[in-house]
Amino acid sequence: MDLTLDGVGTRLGGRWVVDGIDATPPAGHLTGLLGPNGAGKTTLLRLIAGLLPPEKGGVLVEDGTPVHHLPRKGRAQRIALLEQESTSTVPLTVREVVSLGRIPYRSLWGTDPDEAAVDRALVSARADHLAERAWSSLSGGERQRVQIARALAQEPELLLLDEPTNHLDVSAQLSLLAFVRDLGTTTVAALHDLNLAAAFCEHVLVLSDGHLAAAGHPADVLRPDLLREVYGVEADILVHPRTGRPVIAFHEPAGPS
Ligand SMILES: Nc1ncnc2c1ncn2[C@@H]1O[C@H](COP(=O)(O)OP(=O)(O)OP(=O)(O)O)[C@@H](O)[C@H]1O
Repeated sequence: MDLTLDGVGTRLGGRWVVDGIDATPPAGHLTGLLGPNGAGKTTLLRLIAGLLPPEKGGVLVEDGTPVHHLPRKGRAQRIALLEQESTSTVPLTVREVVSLGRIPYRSLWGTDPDEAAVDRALVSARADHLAERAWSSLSGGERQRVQIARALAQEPELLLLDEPTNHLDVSAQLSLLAFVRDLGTTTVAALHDLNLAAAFCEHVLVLSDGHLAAAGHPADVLRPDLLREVYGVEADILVHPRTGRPVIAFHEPAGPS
């Protein structure tokens, strides 16, 4: 799905927490949404999902339709948002949680035109072995995997992920991002791990205090001066010996001599 952020912004608590973002995440690719805590990443994902109306500018899809003008059911079929926190107490099995992703497709009689979608999503997210487990009994990492499966069951054209690697071990982080990168679906993922973003994203957007500080290919954007300016950290940028992607080597600032 083509996606354009056209000067989008909104206030929360009287403050512009997303303030005039212009960006075009490349269609069919993984875009990393970066920035320090409180920079506005979650708020921007909610604006892109059409869950929050913009107070200025807009989020345009395809031929320029504002996302919040899409009919609710169509929006739910085409855009999946995986939010950061998920409640742990619902008395559902994993399969039932993943089936929630199919609600936008159900007919008036509650039948799903593609019953196999849940199984495909469970397999893709490597959560099929958990299918009959109680949701409330899962670990944080297992829960994250199941939430990914729920988003995939929705078969969205635009996938929005808020810190999808949270709670995942390193192997699961790498396989999840490789999987999402190779989906061919326009995906925007808020990420805190800059090295994962550098390794897997085609494009990154760096937010700072609600503004867009930089956008582009990770190799062009993730430079020492940008990291100093936005995150207040010192780093050297190396080149990955196998992939040629940037590797960020953080270091402590020099102390007084
Ligand atoms: N409902 C709200 N009312 C007032 N302020 C809010 C509200 N929700 C978020 N904020 C503020 O908006 C700013 C941006 O929050 P947001 O959650 O979008 O940041 P973030 O970049 O996702 O942060 P993090 O990396 O910590 O998850 C923060 O300063 C936050 O405190």
